[in-house]
Amino acid sequence: MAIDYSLYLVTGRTQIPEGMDYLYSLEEALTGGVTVVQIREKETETNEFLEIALASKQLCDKFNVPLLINDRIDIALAVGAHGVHLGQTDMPIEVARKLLPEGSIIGISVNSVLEARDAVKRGADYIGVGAVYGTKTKALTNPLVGVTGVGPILDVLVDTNVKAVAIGGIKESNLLRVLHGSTSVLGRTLDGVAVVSDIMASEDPQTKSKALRQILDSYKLDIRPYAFSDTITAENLLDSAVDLMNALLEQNPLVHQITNNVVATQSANITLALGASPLMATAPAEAADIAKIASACLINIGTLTPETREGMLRSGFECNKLRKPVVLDPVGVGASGFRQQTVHDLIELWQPSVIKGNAGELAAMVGSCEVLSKGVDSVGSGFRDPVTFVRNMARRQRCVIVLTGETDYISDGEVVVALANGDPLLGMITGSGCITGSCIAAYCGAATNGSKALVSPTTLVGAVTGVLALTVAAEVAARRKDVQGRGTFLPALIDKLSLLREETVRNAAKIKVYGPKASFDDEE
Ligand SMILES: Cc1ncc(COP(=O)(O)OP(=O)(O)O)c(N)n1
Ligand SMILES: Cc1ncsc1CCOP(=O)(O)O
Repeated sequence: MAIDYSLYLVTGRTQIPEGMDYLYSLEEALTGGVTVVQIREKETETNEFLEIALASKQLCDKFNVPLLINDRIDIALAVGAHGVHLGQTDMPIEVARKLLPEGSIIGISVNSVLEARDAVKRGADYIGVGAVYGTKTKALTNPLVGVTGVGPILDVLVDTNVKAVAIGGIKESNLLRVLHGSTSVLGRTLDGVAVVSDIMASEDPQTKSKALRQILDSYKLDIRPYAFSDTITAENLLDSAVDLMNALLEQNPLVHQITNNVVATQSANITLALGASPLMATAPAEAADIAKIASACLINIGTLTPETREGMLRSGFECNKLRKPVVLDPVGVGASGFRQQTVHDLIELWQPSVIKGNAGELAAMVGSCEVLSKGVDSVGSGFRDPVTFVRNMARRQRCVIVLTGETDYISDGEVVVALANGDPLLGMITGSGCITGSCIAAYCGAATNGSKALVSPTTLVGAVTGVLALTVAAEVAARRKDVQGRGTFLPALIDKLSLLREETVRNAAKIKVYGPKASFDDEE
């Protein structure tokens, strides 16, 4: 039987608001668009469980929605349920399969890639991946999978018929983040999400289910956010970048920046020079208000503190809600456990649109030993194949990745754009990476204005334009006669950026585009 797993309700009678009836709640949830129901009764005597399951079955039949039973094969048999959901320590799948009628659905909980492989081998129909986030509904004994941990588990299901739902702490406010982030490198996505408290504890389960449904349905439109990539060439990318530079001048986007205190002033000046408006604000209390008026947000962890960390968590989350782009600059992420944990927490809570870093920072983020860092700097000559590295990281993180260096590499998970502009002086001033982040945020704000997607397809152009504008301006500034070295370079850079003309960018741009399958070693 083909099941629509998209909105999978797992019941929890104990969570129903006082005075509300369980069957009323269930009917409301079904009316709101729940597509499959699991009866989960952890502390109920068999006779009561049976009664509940029978009444639920009748209701689900009315809506033509399949009913599954948690753990109890006997109850599933007794009420003619469509199948069961089993945990790792419940009855083995093979035994349950023998006891249940042919065609019954058997789902199993998995917490790791190994458990997912085992579930496939044993013939599960679907896996419940979790817990993704913390939850009050169940006392968890395994580590959290996290949004970024779902993708590797989904990889196991490629070329199988096994379906997958995510479970654990999933609610209206994080559903889009879960859907967007839970994608394997090979493109396998979730078939649905399982929800307990967000529906069961709701005063209005119908409206709640409709809201969840609406996010699920709208996400289908967003499933391949980078559809423009196929047609990108160096020439049309340059045209788009120049158009975007002009659009930014017209829009004058407000760019919210939580950045470090080494570069805050120069980042604000660089943002102004581009034609955008900087707003440097760190307090969590103003994150929601600022997200409403800003076009984009930059989160830079250079001088991270527990207080700014809270502002970063809140701001990215508020921007996700409003589909405003968030640029993450994981400055010196490899330098301390605090930075590492914070970057992990940030991207669990919200989806960045762009992650920008040097080779050492991006290597630390993905746990690669290929490139090492010293504080905020990258050590050595970088990745052997930066093209494949950025493309894979973009696929894993489901956003645009910018790898800065002598040549900058930018990918949306499909094409990779190499930009070879810049000047050695750029690497000699402090915070050149940080101001790159400000430029990317400003152009992404202008590029994704009005986007309905969490990561708009135009983010790639925004990131490319940010890097291109700054590196071309750096070339022009370095040639100015009065520039003697790093001290005179920075003001000249600000001047040149504010006067940057379309013709200059067109003449100077050194852009190479690698197609979706090309690696660093491939010649055109
Ligand atoms: C869809 C789905 N996924 C996971 C679970 C958890 O099941 P289990 O590990 O058996 O834990 P309990 O639910 O029995 O506490 C689930 N119920 N549904
Ligand atoms: C049953 C279960 N298994 C893993 S997390 C979980 C509970 C999910 O409940 P909620 O949706 O309320 O977080």
